[in-house]
Amino acid sequence: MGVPRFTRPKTPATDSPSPYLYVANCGPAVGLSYDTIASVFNTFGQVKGIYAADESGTRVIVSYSEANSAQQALTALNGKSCADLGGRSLHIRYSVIQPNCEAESQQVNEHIPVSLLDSEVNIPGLYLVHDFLSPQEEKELLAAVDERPWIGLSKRRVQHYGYEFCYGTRNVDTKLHLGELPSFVSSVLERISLFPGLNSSTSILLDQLTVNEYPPGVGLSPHIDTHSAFEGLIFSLSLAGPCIMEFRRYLDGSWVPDAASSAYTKVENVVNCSNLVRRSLYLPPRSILLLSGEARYAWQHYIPHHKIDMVNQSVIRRGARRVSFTFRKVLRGPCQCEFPQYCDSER
Ligand SMILES: O=C(O)CCC(=O)C(=O)O
Ligand SMILES: [Fe+2]
Repeated sequence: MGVPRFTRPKTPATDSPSPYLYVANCGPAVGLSYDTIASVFNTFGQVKGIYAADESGTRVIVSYSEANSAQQALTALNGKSCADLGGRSLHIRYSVIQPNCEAESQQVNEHIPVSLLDSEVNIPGLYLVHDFLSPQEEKELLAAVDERPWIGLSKRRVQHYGYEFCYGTRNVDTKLHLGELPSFVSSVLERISLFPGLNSSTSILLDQLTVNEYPPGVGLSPHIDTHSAFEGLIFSLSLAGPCIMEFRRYLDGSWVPDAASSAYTKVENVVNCSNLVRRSLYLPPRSILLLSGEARYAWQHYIPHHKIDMVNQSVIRRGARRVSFTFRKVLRGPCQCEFPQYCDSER
């Protein structure tokens, strides 16, 4: 049986006691392992499980056997600095199981129209440039990474340059510099600095590269690249096979879409749940995607686990593999984004 889908309730903490707690400012992305969290919450009663509340790594669900234990933990820990959790103040509410419609839509298996152009996706800050590389350059980049050692994850292989990306914390260790980005990406970096839409004074100085190799049928789960880990521009170059990338954004209480903005006018047509918007974009080989602003900070991106994608009326096969080069700049200091509700950074 899968883990039930829990959500952050809209009502204040004291309403609707339940055995489930939604705990914010807590999780692997802020250096707290599930074992550490369990050891603290276990002092109030039997903890049945700790789950990620979302993809942020900073919010967890603590599931107790009894509501009474959850109530005691909430009273003792909410809003108070906890020495056993590195002095962090947790923000705790009772959690509720999501209504079916929302849980189903999270399984991201319904078909949504696939856009071919960034302008059709209509997400501020998202740009796609086709034919960013020639087929010869693509071949050379693939040959270069294939000469280097791959790290095997459960379903795909990766390489990290500049700084290692740690999947447990979804962050980088800034003290562990692996060296400059390799010379085989120098011409790509030069071309990125001329990226349309970036004004020439923007200093990019990308210093972290993750290469992902996806076999057919393997995708990537929904996430927002950790705000506290990377700066505001994320470039992803697609090589070898194509894929579709989907984007979704949760609009909670404070994020009612602007009726005057074209960005969210089709909410009701995209999914039945009014707090989730989804978009889909076709990424052909040799294209490059830029996520910036709202696209980088507020929208989750993911690649559905498909072997075949329906792009409008055509069937597109994923190919023997897709290799992506994701270029980012490691963040030093607090995140300055305008999307605090999606931000794990201490300000
Ligand atoms: O494969 C891609 O294009 C995206 C990779 C990605 O989102 C990531 O590494 O965070
Ligand atoms: Fe990402």
